[in-house]
Amino acid sequence: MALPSPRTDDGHRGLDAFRSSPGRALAAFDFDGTLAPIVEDPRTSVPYPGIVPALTGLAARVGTVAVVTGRPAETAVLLGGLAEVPDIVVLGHYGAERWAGGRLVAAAPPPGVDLVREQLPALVDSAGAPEGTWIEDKDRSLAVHTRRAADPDAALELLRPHLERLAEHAGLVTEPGRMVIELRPQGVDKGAALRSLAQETAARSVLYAGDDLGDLPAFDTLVSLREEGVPGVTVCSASEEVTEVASRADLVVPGPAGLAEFLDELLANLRTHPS
Ligand SMILES: O=P(O)(O)OC[C@H]1O[C@H](O[C@H]2O[C@H](CO)[C@@H](O)[C@H](O)[C@H]2O)[C@H](O)[C@@H](O)[C@@H]1O
Repeated sequence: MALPSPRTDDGHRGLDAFRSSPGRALAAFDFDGTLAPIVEDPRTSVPYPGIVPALTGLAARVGTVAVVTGRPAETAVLLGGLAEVPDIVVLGHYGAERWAGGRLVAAAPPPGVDLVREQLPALVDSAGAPEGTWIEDKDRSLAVHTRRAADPDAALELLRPHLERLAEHAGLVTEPGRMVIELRPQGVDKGAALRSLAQETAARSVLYAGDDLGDLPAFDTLVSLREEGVPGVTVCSASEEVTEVASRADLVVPGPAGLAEFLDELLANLRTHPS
């Protein structure tokens, strides 16, 4: 496979800048659906074969390699085996947590999370959630999953207004995703997380890969950075479940397997001696 070509001029420029000067670049990746294939039970997610070696290869050549995820940072590190990747930065909970070098930095969750923890199970029952509906408690947020229900989309639609009301009551926001609605603290998103990491690392180019609606703020940030003179490329790990992300990306690869191939090609095409 040759290195795929972005379908936009801006994406082309972004990928060229990344390849030409990898030592000053930032490569950031979503976890579920991008590095790790979607599975029914989130506790069993693992990166697609070849992804962690590819991240390790990138870490040796690229300024900063990061994961920006809705998961708790330590969960992504454990499930992903990410501690193996030298100097990787993992921003968890949409940027509310930061894991680097084995150390986690996180602010205390707002009190609304406890209220949701207390009220959510009864709310889900009384709303008539079908069998298979499952609550994931992520400590500083809670997510209601319907992937294991007979009709996951119908279950989400049934629950959505109830979850929105509870989130508002608790001073939280809802974050829709692939067969999941999360109730989480406001004030952070992957866009703000990506921007502050790009600033902190003085990135001269940025690559961001994601698959879900929660990744779109990071795509928006990358577009803003381009307008501010920092070239970049957005990559979609495509699925049939979410089509909006592909329509907004410079480059589309077929899921985590496609991303693994892309990263191998990218590594083979990085300029060795930046000019
Ligand atoms: O930001 P991400 O790294 O993409 O995390 C987003 C959510 O991912 C997880 O849920 C998704 O993946 C599960 C495992 O493949 C799948 O079963 C579920 O249907 C997907 O929505 C995770 O469980 C959530 O907490 C994250 O917010």
